[in-house]
Amino acid sequence: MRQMTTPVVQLRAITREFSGSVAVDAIDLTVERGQFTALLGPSGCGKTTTLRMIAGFLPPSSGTILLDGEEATRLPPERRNIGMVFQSYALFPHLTVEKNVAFGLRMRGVPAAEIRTRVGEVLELVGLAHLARRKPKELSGGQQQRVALARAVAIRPSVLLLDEPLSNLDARLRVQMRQELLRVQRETGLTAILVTHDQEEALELADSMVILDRGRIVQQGPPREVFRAPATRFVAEFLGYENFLDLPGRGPITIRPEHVGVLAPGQKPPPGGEVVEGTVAAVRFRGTDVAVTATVGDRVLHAISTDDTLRAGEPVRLHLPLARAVPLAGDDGDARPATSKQQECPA
Ligand SMILES: Nc1ncnc2c1ncn2[C@@H]1O[C@H](COP(=O)(O)OP(=O)(O)OP(=O)(O)O)[C@@H](O)[C@H]1O
Repeated sequence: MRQMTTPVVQLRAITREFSGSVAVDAIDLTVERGQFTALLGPSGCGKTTTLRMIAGFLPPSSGTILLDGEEATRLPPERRNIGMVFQSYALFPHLTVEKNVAFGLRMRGVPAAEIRTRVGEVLELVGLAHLARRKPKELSGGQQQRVALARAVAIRPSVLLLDEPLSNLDARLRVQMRQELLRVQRETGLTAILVTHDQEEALELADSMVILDRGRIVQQGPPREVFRAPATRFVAEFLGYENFLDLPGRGPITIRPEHVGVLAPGQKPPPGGEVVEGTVAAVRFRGTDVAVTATVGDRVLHAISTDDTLRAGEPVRLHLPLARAVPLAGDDGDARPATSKQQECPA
């Protein structure tokens, strides 16, 4: 039987206002031990503000924060057992790698011999043992971020807070470092909360993805679940869905371009779907396939096809398989679509 443990982080109706405007609006969030949670959303949706409140850098305007089951709403950062990694690395430039990593342990009064062992272990963990005597400026961006990660992990925090940690790295390194981050989190069994605006990063790393819009959680769940069934148009657009339409008897739906079929002239459509007729507006060659934009009445639909004989201005028939249509709830500012974790209070 699975053992019940206390969640590492619990936010209850956490709100933060800045001179009258609400940055974080009554968020409820539970993060279980060992879980990798990603807070995802567009710029200004309240991700960093939420993380700073968990870290204790910013007091909430109202609401409660529990860490390891204990009330921590007003606890100063140094009394929270939290490790942080920032986009800017925030290393001490005058200290060597090993001294940077040892810093938090010294502050906590860990004995010198144990510091040496633990610094050695975490540098090994992030693959930097051979660079222990270097200064940060003698390291690449990726290496500096590993030092920052080692420093945060060394204190054995209850929760590791990661604020856009990979954003400063170039695209290729960012993808490599994602795997590195995941490996370190899995090997240490640490609970992690990642703030990102990069949906791919969240999909790849998170056990639980929390999507924020204007300070509220609009959807939460395992990445596969959220990606396959975005609850609202906002979430769908954020995750790259492009086709939004009303189907007779079904209401608003979305469907991914790769699921829209482009029918060849005279081709009988597969069963179970709607066929719409329109005009090709644009065709973008992408190597193995083409991205087709078509106008259908006053709508624009997007499809992916392997037929690269399609040309702008030609008529086209598109097949929308109903099995792939994702029903959407409205984006009404006050409507809170059901999430897998959120509980509605009885009226
Ligand atoms: N110290 C502050 N004073 C006033 N307003 C603030 C402050 N910090 C954040 N805000 C506002 O609160 C809102 C949420 O900001 P926050 O930084 O949490 O968003 P974010 O989702 O992390 O955005 P980004 O991805 O751009 O970092 C924004 O409208 C921002 O302007």
